[in-house]
Amino acid sequence: MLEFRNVTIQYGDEPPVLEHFSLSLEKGEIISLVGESGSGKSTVLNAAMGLLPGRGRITDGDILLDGNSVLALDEKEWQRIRGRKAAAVPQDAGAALDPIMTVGKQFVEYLRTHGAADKKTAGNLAVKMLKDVGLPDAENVMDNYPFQLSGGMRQRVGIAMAIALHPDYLLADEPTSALDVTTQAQIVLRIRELRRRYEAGILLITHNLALAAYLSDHIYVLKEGRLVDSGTREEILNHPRSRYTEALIRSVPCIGGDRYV
Ligand SMILES: Nc1ncnc2c1ncn2[C@@H]1O[C@H](COP(=O)(O)OP(=O)(O)OP(=O)(O)O)[C@@H](O)[C@H]1O
Repeated sequence: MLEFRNVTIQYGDEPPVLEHFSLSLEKGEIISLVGESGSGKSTVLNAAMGLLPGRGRITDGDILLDGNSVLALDEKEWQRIRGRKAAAVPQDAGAALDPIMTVGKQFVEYLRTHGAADKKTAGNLAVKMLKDVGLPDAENVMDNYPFQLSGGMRQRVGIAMAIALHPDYLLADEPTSALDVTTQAQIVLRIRELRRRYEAGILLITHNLALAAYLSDHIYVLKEGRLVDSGTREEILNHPRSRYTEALIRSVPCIGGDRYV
């Protein structure tokens, strides 16, 4: 289980951006963290991966991965966790790619750093994963530099890398928001398959309540660094505890009279 226990996070001496935040993610479960821009969603993801930027620090509480606190891990220990045990799809996964290295080279390097055996096996796995996220002509994509791909294609490369090693926990920050609807659907299916086939626990970060409701077992609603609601999908949709959640539900578009949650 990935667990946040009463976590407070500050950047430098600024007031906390996340306060007394608790969340748990079991393997085989999909949960969503929903909230507006600046509410602290990415901070949660970065903290869980040991990657708080700048002067970000955890000032209270604990984060546990399968029962062990991650707060005192050193960089070497994080290296062993990232990729296999927990992997992240950053908000702009495409931009995280190295611009001066071909997709194939960096994908293979990533797989080898995180334990995929030889170059050939890593290369084959990379091509398979690129196909799996719906990239046409995956062999050709391997030879491309990131700038030769569209934004949506780069995003899919980032997603393919994050899920390649079947992490126990996948943390995905707005993984589909930059993509067209067809690709979004493909990625959503892939995320569900990761849960089904590999029993992965998935934390989806999104401002899209309709997507959260469609995919998740549990939904957490964050506003200005505080949890204002959490519960099963049905509880959140049918019995929201906060006005903010009610407003989010109302803002989901209706098509033909049916609300898409
Ligand atoms: N590196 C940083 N240094 C200082 N403050 C930061 C840093 N990163 C984020 N913050 C602040 O922390 C707060 C939460 O930001 P965060 O990016 O976690 O929100 P978010 O919900 O993910 O927003 P978005 O949906 O726009 O990505 C914001 O007030 C932001 O200004």
